[in-house]
Amino acid sequence: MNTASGRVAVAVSGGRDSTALLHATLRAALPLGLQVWALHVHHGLQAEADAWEQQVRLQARRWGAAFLSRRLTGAPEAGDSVEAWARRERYRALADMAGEAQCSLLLLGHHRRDQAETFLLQALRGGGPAGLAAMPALAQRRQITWARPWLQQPHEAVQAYVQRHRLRHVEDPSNADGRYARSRLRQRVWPVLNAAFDDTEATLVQAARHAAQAAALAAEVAAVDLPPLCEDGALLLAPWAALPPARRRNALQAWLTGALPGRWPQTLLDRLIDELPGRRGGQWPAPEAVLRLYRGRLRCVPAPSPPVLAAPLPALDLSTPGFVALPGWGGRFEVSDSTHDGVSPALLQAVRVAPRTGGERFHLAARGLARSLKKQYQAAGVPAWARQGPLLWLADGRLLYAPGLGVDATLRAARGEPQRALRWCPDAPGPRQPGG
Ligand SMILES: Nc1ncnc2c1ncn2[C@@H]1O[C@H](COP(=O)(O)OP(=O)(O)OP(=O)(O)O)[C@@H](O)[C@H]1O
Repeated sequence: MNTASGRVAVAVSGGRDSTALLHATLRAALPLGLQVWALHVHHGLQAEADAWEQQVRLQARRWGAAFLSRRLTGAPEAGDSVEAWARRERYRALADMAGEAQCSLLLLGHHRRDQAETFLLQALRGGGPAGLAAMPALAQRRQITWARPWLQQPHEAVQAYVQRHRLRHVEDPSNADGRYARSRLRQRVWPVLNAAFDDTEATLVQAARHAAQAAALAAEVAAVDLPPLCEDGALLLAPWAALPPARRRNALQAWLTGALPGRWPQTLLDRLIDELPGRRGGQWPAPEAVLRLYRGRLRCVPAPSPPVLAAPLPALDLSTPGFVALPGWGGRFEVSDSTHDGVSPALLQAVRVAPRTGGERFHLAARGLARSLKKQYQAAGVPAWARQGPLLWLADGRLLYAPGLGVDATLRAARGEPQRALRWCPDAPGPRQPGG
């Protein structure tokens, strides 16, 4: 393990397992001249939390470990469970503290029963191989090696260690709180399982190992299958559909994970698997985005925000280079200097914004006829998602600009005259959330 800095960190809640792990780590590390850091997170959720922090601080000092602690601030957002929020923020705080203590190795006190419980909880949530793989013994994240050295140890072994060394530890009352799924499993299900089956813990952990192998294999296959199926971020449907069924599903799952900004439901994958084959066009709603199929390419584009048109927009001045945001439309216009196919700044001093209502006419070529916007979009091969955005009109009622097509050909400035280029830029979807 990586102890190049001569320092090892242990995440210590003050509970039985992590107290034992701190004790055992100190016994192994101090004779080797390694410095041990006890890192504690104060969740700020329970009345006893101050006392737990104090207990870990004093114990660490007595045993010869350096100590750091962080108090979490903030609260779960709507739709986020307290457990999920606390876990995410705890790992973030632990990573920050490990960085501060210059420890590249961080030990966690999970043991074999924790692993078996995680497997069961994932199964009860309908998890796939990645979830059922439960917790890795070693993981590299944020330049830290996260290690669970006791993942193969039965909890009785940890209990025996605590008794042998008469270690003082805290009892977290939430471990017995029936509102939490893990507590219910531990209190009500585990005793029954153990009474009915032999070696429950070891068997479930073995199943988690099979799942980890399956998840790793799926990731390796996707890494080979996906690159030839992608062009400019789009999934090419014909070669995708030619894959055998399991690889097809696996590749689509990997593409969705890379393309969508956040978590997405399995029902989306099921629906696409049913509906994509044989289709040339179509669209499917996804979280914060829309999946659009046009001419055999599947793309992920930001979900268009509905225009807020309650109050008519005043005339816009787009005559000077820069950006003009239209928040109600989910995007902005970019105005830049141009040498050809642009618009005279004089025409851009007072333009009006409006949605498509149907029946608009547009010139693709200066000498061509005005044809319906819909026909021009089709003629120019503009996919449906690139047509989203506002139209720009001149005060005299002529259509000036259409997203995806640009400026009407009869309204373009002559070469050599001062002119501006216009471009509609939809907002990007929100930042990606880490999956779990
Ligand atoms: N508040 C915390 N501060 C630091 N590390 C923590 C904290 N909570 C959990 N951990 C780390 O995550 C591991 C697993 O957490 P879990 O919630 O299962 O344990 P616990 O019941 O709080 O305590 P323990 O595992 O010490 O008995 C702990 O063994 C410990 O390494």
